[in-house]
Amino acid sequence: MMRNDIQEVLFSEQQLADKVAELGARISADYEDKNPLVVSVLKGSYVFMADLTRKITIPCNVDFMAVSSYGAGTKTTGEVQIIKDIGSKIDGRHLIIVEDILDSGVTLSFLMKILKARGAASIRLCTLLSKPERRKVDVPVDYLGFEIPDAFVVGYGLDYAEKYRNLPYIGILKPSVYGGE
Ligand SMILES: O=P(O)(O)OC[C@H]1O[C@H](OP(=O)(O)OP(=O)(O)O)[C@H](O)[C@@H]1O
Ligand code: HPA
Ligand SMILES: [Mg+2]
Repeated sequence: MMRNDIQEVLFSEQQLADKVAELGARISADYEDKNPLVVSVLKGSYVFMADLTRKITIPCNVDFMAVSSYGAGTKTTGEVQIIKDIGSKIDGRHLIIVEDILDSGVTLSFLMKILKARGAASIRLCTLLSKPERRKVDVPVDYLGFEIPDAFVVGYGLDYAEKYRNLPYIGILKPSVYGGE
């Protein structure tokens, strides 16, 4: 059973739903009349994106990018691969980048750099989780769900080796699962 691989539940379904509603309300108030382009960074943010956009009550567009840098490990490889780019023209648009987690910052600093170069009117970042102790590159966050300790977490879209994304809560993975202490 997948639950046996979880050391501790950090955020329950209800806690996640409450936080997502709060973030959606803030974004809706900040972007009235701006028709933002909400960009999900796949795969990790797919669950958060689906819930968050349904709590945004103003007109917006959605698009998707897929990037990967963790492979099957628990530490960044430092190399961000673009698997799929967004299809929309972003020139003059107000972008909101939606991420599941900001860990070392390598993925988001890379993404912000390439998206800024394409002439967006503004870019803000919304991340459900942030692990400040792990940061290698500083990335400013505009909408943050929760700060978490330095532990590898899974569920609500987050994976270890492509597993656990479908858990409805967020939990700390037992280190024994990935050969840790
Ligand atoms: O701040 P960082 O250290 O760069 O880590 C954060 C990134 O790592 C994970 O993606 P991953 O490469 O595992 O791809 P995935 O979303 O498909 O799981 C996560 O979804 C973030 O995009
Ligand atoms: O703690 C994490 N869990 C899953 N994916 C991740 N990508 C960066 N950090 C994490
Ligand atoms: Mg991953």
